[in-house]
Amino acid sequence: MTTRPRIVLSSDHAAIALRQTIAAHVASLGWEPVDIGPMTPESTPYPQHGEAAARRVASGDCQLGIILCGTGQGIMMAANKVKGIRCGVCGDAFSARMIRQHNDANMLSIGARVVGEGLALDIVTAFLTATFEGGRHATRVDMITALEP
Ligand SMILES: O=C[C@H](O)[C@H](O)[C@H](O)COP(=O)(O)O
Repeated sequence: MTTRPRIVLSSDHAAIALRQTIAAHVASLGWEPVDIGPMTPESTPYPQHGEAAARRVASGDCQLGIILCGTGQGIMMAANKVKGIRCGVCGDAFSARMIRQHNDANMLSIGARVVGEGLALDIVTAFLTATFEGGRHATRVDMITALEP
């Protein structure tokens, strides 16, 4: 039996439906989605969900993470406060590929009020099929890590 790599998903209330669609998409790409909610539509603050997802990645429980809020911005800011997290907001597939190839991003953030479903799935595919190139980019990523308190 092969073990699929695990990817955590979370969002605030603005992105529940898109998050669930993305969870099914990542499964179709061979990943095990770990959807930590929320599952109900009540208003809920994005920082707690960004932090919860980021801790799953930082601990090694999940290899990567995808988080969403209305713009993708607030939940990204929260996730990036967790040591070891490199999360970028992406509204296009090129950026999603590049944050893996050049920045070794371990989390992707998407704005559910910014991009439609088709583009969001393209962004996710680009993120999950790219790999870190290392080399000169590793030196720069190490410099990011050195900034952590
Ligand atoms: O960066 C923050 C996100 O876009 C939130 O999803 C947004 O601020 C939530 O707004 P509201 O409470 O009006 O749904």
